[in-house]
Amino acid sequence: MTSSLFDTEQINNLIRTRRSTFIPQFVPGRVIPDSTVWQLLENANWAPSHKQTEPWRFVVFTGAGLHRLAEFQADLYEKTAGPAYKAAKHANLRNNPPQCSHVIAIAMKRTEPRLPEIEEIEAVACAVQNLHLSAHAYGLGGYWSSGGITYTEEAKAFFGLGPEDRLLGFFQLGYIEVPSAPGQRGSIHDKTRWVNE
Ligand SMILES: Cc1cc2nc3c(=O)[nH]c(=O)nc-3n(C[C@H](O)[C@H](O)[C@H](O)COP(=O)(O)O)c2cc1C
Repeated sequence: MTSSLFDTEQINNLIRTRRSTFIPQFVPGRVIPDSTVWQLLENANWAPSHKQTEPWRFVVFTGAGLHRLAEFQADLYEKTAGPAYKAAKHANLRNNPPQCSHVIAIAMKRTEPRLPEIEEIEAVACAVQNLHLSAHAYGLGGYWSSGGITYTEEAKAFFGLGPEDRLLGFFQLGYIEVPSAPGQRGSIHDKTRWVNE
C-alpha cells in the first residue's frame, strides 16, 4: 500500500467544487496581482504532452490590454460575421473584456507535424484545467469561453499564431462576487466499464 503525499480529501474537494464563474459574477474593477496569474500559468505549464511538445501558448490581456482585445475582437466580428451578425454579440465582444481582471487567450502551437493534431489540442485542454483548478485554489473565478472570434482564421495573427496553429478560446479571470451554485454530474458508473476477468 502506498502512502499519499497529499491531503487527498482536499484534492478531491478542490476538483469537485471547481466551477465556471461568469463575468457578471465578478467583483467589478478588482484586479488580481500579476504574480498570482503567473502562478496559474506556471501550473498550466506542467500539463502533459506527447513528445513533450508543450503546445500551449497564452496571451495575457490586462489593464489597457483588455481594451485592445475588446476593440480587436469587436471589429473582427463586425467584418466577418456576415448575415449571422448580431448587434448584442458585437456589444458583448466590446464590453466583456474590460469587466475582467485578466483575459488569457488560449492557443495551440503546432511544432511536431508527426503528432496527430488532436493530441496537441488535448494537451492544451490539460493545461487549461490545471489553470482553472489553480484559480479555484486561489479563490478566483473564471471560465473558458470559445465563442466570438475563437475559430476564425483572421484572428490568428493578432495572437502570434500561424495557419497550422489554433486559437482555442479565452480564459476570463476575476475575483468572485457571486459564487456559482454547486455543480452537478451524472454518475461516473454510467460512463465507465470495467473488464476484470
Ligand atoms: C472547451 C470549452 C469551451 C467552453 N466554451 C464556453 C463558452 O463559449 N461559453 C460559456 O458560457 N461556457 C463555455 N465553457 C464552460 C462550460 O459552460 C462549463 O464548463 C460547463 O457549463 C460546466 O460547468 P463547470 O465548469 O462549472 O463545471 C466551455 C468549456 C470548455 C471546456
